[in-house]
Formats: sequence, structure tokens, C-alpha cells
Amino acid sequence: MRAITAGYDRRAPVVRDATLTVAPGESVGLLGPSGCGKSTLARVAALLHRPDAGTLLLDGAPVHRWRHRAPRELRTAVGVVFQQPRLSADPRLRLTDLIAEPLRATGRRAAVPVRMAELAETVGLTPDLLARRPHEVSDGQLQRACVARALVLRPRWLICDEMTAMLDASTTAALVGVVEDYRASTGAGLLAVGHDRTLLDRWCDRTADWETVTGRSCGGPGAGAPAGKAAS
Ligand SMILES: Nc1ncnc2c1ncn2[C@@H]1O[C@H](COP(=O)(O)OP(=O)(O)OP(=O)(O)O)[C@@H](O)[C@H]1O
Repeated sequence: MRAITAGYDRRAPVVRDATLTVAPGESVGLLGPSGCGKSTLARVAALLHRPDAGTLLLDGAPVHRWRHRAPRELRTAVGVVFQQPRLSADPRLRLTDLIAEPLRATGRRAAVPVRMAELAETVGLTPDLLARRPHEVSDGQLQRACVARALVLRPRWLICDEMTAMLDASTTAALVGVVEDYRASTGAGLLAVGHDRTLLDRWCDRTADWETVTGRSCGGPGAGAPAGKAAS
């Protein structure tokens, strides 16, 4: 991402001039206080939010279209896990259908049985849990399904936006382990957004602070002061 400016009102963007690179196979933590714009920037990187200015390069090529206008080969290159699984899961779908949905949406129905069996074991969901709907499982179990959904198309890039913020320590460790096993076997790059420095430092190759990424501190009258160096 080069000099990305984004937000919900062009006159008052929440992200200004954010520059951050994730190399192929690299894991980068993005650390910043609540409300500074991390999720907004993560959504730009995930092709879910069109920036007002700046350039997103995916595998070296500039992205020109976001959301449903983005070409399918770009959308399927990026897997995303959000903070609140209940807001990102269709409450009508059984977990098995929630995980398989990207395969069906991209015409890969034939791959569903094998991929489901692999992923259920990977994320630790039993057949009983897979047959339930979101309101019948815990947050941690639903987040396991959301991680499986993010991996089902074997993306080259993963964006985990506060993926573990609602989870206990053992589920956090399990899901970070799932993501890291996936990366080790595929070489996928990772952008992990959070506000827990200890977790991000342990999880990622490096952690970038919001101030370094944007050249300014989060909000307040001091925002806008240039930082000494650009993020790498
Ligand atoms: N859909 C929206 N419409 C208008 N403003 C929004 C919208 N989503 C977020 N914002 C605002 O944009 C700013 C940045 O929000 P964002 O969710 O990107 O921050 P964040 O750093 O990820 O916060 P947190 O760590 O609490 O999740 C906040 O001031 C928020 O109120």
C-alpha cells in the first residue's frame, strides 16, 4: 500500500497517507490504538473498501477496482478474517455451508467434500458442530469456521483483522497455529491487525506501528506531523 488515504467522508478521511508493504510469505503485524483506522486500512488491502487516494499493489500489480467490481482472481487471492465472527457469518447457514460458500460461489462445487474434510480437521470442528448454525455455537467455534472459510480457496494473502480479540488464550493459540501452518505449507503472506503488541510480536515476522505506517499519531490535534521515516 502506497500513500493510501481512505475513510467514509472524503472531507475527513480516517486513514491518511498509509504506506505498508507485506512481502510474499512475510507476516506483518499492524499495531495501533482503537479507532485509528486499522480496520479501514485492512479493508482496503482486502479489496473491500475503495481508497480515496493512493495505490494498492497486489502481487506487484496496481488494483483499480474494489468489492464486487474487483476481478475474481484478485478477490480469491486474499482471505480475510474479521474480529466479530457473528457480523461476518450469515446466520442462516450451517457452518459447513458457511465454509464451503466461496467454493460454490466460484464454481468449485466438486472440491467441497475433500476441502471440507481437510479444513474441518485443520480448524478442529467436529461433524456435529459443522451441522449447526451460528447461533448454536460459541464465538470461538464460529471463528474457527470463519478461518476455514478464509482458507478454503487457498489464498496467497491473508488479512486477519483482530481475529483473536474475542477469544480465550487456548482458542487464540489454536487459530494462530492454523494460520501459521497454512502459511508454512503455502508461502502465503499475512497482514495481522491488532492492538496487542505481545501477540503480534510473537506471531509476526515484524510489527509496524500505526505512526510509522501513516507518518502521524492516531487522531487528535497532533495528527498530521510527519514521521521521520516511511514504513518499509
Ligand atoms: N462505516 C463507517 N462509517 C463511518 N465511519 C466509520 C465507519 N467505520 C468506521 N468508521 C470510523 O472510522 C474510524 C476508524 O475506524 P476503524 O474501525 O478503521 O478503526 P480501528 O483502528 O480498526 O479500531 P478498532 O481497533 O477499535 O477496531 C473510527 O473513528 C470509526 O468511528
